[in-house]
Amino acid sequence: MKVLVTGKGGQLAWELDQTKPEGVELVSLGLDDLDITQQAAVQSAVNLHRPDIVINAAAYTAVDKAETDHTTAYAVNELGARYVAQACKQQGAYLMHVSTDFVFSGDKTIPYQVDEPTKPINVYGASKLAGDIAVNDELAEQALIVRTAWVYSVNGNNFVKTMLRLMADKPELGIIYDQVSTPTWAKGLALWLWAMAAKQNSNSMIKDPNWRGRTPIYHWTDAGVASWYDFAVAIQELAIEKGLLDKVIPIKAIEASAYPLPAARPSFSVIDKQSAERASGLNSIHWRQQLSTMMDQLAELKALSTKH
Ligand SMILES: NC(=O)C1=CN([C@@H]2O[C@H](COP(=O)(O)OP(=O)(O)OC[C@H]3O[C@@H](n4cnc5c(N)ncnc54)[C@H](OP(=O)(O)O)[C@@H]3O)[C@@H](O)[C@H]2O)C=CC1
Ligand SMILES: Cc1cn([C@H]2C[C@H](O)[C@@H](COP(=O)(O)OP(=O)(O)O[C@H]3O[C@@H](C)C(=O)[C@@H](O)[C@H]3O)O2)c(=O)[nH]c1=O
Repeated sequence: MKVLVTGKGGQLAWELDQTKPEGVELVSLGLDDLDITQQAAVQSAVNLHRPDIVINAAAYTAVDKAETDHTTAYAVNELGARYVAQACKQQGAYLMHVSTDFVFSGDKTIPYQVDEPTKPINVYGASKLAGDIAVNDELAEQALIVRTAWVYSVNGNNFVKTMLRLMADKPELGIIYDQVSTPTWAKGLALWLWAMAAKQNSNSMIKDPNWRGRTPIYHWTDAGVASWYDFAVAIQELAIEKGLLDKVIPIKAIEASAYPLPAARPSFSVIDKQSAERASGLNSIHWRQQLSTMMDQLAELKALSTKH
């Protein structure tokens, strides 16, 4: 099976590379190799590599910047997704497209189901939703969309690394407690994508009749629920335990209104993973356990860098 991944250099693309199963020929292309906003370049890359499956892990993920850089956010997240989908259509490749919990408004208090109405409250979420619609328009059942949330990895920028930096530098932190979702280690999502790719390649993907004629949507995060505050507290506890931090600082639970940012974020965006677990045969692992394993990786990297 030959798989082409866009967005090399990003968190998910890196974990896809790290977890590549045996027998997969992987072509991973970064922004310098393939800018997905360039229609002809996307078409030529797909024609050149002739992948069985394309995983679109490229995205504009700067949530606050998107509020004032609407044009680039839509160019990458909507048009880019459409161009990738069109190239897949022409080549006969299957597309796995990655989307976000931020397509939801956050008005609920129980997990969002895959077919619930969307209502993004920021530009990033709206541009990602526009990309999901484009994928469905172009490819229908020749694609899947997986929504995830609060992604982190040892490679790339994310909340875990921001917290470790701030916890080392600041005397105390105020972290929002009234935004709730599920932190997700990009490695777990990569493994889910590989499991689904194997099913697609062996024609053993479960076809849910509810999605006939449409692109099926799955939700995948780690298990459990947390606020950013809970997440930060866990990061500090585990960092002390693993020698990534040497002092504890006070962490105050604050309301989102006390931490104004350009983009609004959903106050609740836990997503229901049941259909993704059934379809893949994988069970999600609790976010704190995943965080602990990821931080073991960070500790190993730190040990290596201090040795050299
Ligand atoms: N990070 C998160 O918390 C979440 C992410 N997601 C979704 O998961 C997917 C993967 O996200 P993640 O790995 O975290 O994101 P990253 O921001 O880590 O990676 C995205 C990559 O896409 C690249 N990119 C940006 N513009 C283009 C372009 N025009 N053409 C090609 N590549 C481009 C970026 O390059 P550069 O850095 O140079 O701009 C970056 O390397 C995305 O679809 C995202 O929307 C969903 C929920 C949560
Ligand atoms: C640094 C800091 C942040 N925060 C809050 C602000 C914000 O609501 C929250 C997380 O901030 P970030 O900017 O890291 O995360 P954010 O960019 O909002 O993360 C989102 O990214 C996109 C790509 C997604 O798709 C989402 O699922 C989600 O992961 O933490 C504090 O409360 N205190 C602090 O000191």
